[in-house]
Amino acid sequence: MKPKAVLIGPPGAGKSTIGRRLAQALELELVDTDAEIERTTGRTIPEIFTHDGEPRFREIEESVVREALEATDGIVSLGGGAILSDRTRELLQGHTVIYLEISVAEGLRRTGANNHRPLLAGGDPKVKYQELMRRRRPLYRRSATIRIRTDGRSPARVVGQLVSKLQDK
Ligand SMILES: Nc1ncnc2c1ncn2[C@@H]1O[C@H](COP(=O)(O)OP(=O)(O)O)[C@@H](O)[C@H]1O
Ligand SMILES: O=C(O)C1=C[C@@H](OP(=O)(O)O)[C@@H](O)[C@H](O)C1
Ligand SMILES: [Mg+2]
Repeated sequence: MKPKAVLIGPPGAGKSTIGRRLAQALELELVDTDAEIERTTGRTIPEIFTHDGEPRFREIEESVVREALEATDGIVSLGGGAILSDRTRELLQGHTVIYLEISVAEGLRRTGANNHRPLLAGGDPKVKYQELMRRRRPLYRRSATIRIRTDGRSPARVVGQLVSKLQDK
């Protein structure tokens, strides 16, 4: 099995939201790897970060992503940092990978209202988000086969555009 598409991009880009709505529109299953990590470990992501640290979270994430890519022909939404793994980037080759692009300002607005993302917690969120993008932007770009801007576009509009891009595939 192979997913119809895999969604990547930074926190707040809409991977979970667009993933759910795109899967509905195409009548496919959604696998959100963050939800899958929480389901299989029985713990929340902040708990894993706090008690075991980021490196352990990344190990769990790597194996959950590997399994998700094998186990579904639906839509897979990754966590924002999944592409930091060399092995995950290798596994993504040959897949339809959609990079949901977002500006720093809009990414901060969309993630600002909650503290569910341990990587953005503590310190100045803007500096953290900029730093994160500096490191990751080249990795998102390299892994993507489709890119779509999401600033100022409603989820419905983003999904509409993705449905038509995927039809050409
Ligand atoms: N295109 C969009 N326009 C406006 N708000 C959005 C859009 N996509 C997502 N959001 C909102 O941004 C927040 C983060 O979205 P989420 O799907 O959790 O992002 P991600 O999984 O990429 O971190 C949510 O509150 C969601 O409703
Ligand atoms: O960017 C990151 O490193 C992370 C993003 C989160 O997912 P979202 O991108 O869906 O917020 C989640 O996987 C974890 O908190 C780490
Ligand atoms: Mg998400």
